[in-house]
Amino acid sequence: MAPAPPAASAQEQARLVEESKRLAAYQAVKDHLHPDYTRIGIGSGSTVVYVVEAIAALGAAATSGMLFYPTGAQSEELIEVAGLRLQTINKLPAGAQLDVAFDGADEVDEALNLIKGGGACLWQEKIVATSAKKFVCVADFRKLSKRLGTSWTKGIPIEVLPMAANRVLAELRSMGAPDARIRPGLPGKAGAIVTDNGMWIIDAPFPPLRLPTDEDGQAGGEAGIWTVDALADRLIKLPGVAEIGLFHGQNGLQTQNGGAQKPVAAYFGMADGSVEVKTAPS
Ligand SMILES: O=C(CO)[C@H](O)[C@H](O)COP(=O)(O)O
Repeated sequence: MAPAPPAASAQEQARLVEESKRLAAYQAVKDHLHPDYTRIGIGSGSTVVYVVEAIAALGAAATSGMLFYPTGAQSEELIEVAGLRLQTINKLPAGAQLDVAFDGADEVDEALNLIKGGGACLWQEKIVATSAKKFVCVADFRKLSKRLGTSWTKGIPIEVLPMAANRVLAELRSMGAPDARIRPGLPGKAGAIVTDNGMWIIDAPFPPLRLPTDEDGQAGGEAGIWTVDALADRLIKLPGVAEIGLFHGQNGLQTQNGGAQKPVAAYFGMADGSVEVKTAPS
């Protein structure tokens, strides 16, 4: 039997991850940024940096007619530094939609449900994603899982009103997330992390979430095994919860605004230099 290849060094692994993010972002922009588009949503995180880089690389002639809508302070700065035209989502005319929104994810399941909020920007991210005609996710190979909560074990990020944080924590613990905790701000800030919206984040680790198509899929219960949709529906109704980091919904389920929480496509940069594209099952 041939000896197993040596494991990649930590440095090589980090390089592979960075390169895979870049590949996914450039491919997603190539496939989904039509030259006629005028309103583009820009998400948060380290993968989106490459989305902005890919857009800026098209040149001012291609992008000068486009307005870019951020999902928080980080993405606002990215847009400005790249020399792109910044606009706030609150200025979107009534009834209008973004042409496309690009954003990263912490984990993506096979039905394209997402965990987001690792960077604490989930609330504005959900507003921008659901304001778009199409939402496109960009990620590296580590993010693809059969079930949410498999590789992203830090928990589902939940944005909460600070004065209700302990009450929400108690609810989460009784729902099957005994290790739910308020995200600390350290090393940058003592105490809780504070979001762009003045809220706190609770990270709630639940056992891996099921899909309705699972044979043993069940909507919660004593074992604490939730389907994505059942858990999301319950979490968003807890008093004190502003928004949750589950981007979910039945395929094609639209908000009143016309947009969906789930992406139309997720681009994964792979370790071998390819890009795997997953589209929402119809
Ligand atoms: O949801 C997010 C921030 O709130 C990010 O999109 C998510 O954390 C992925 O980030 P990265 O591209 O750095 O892995």
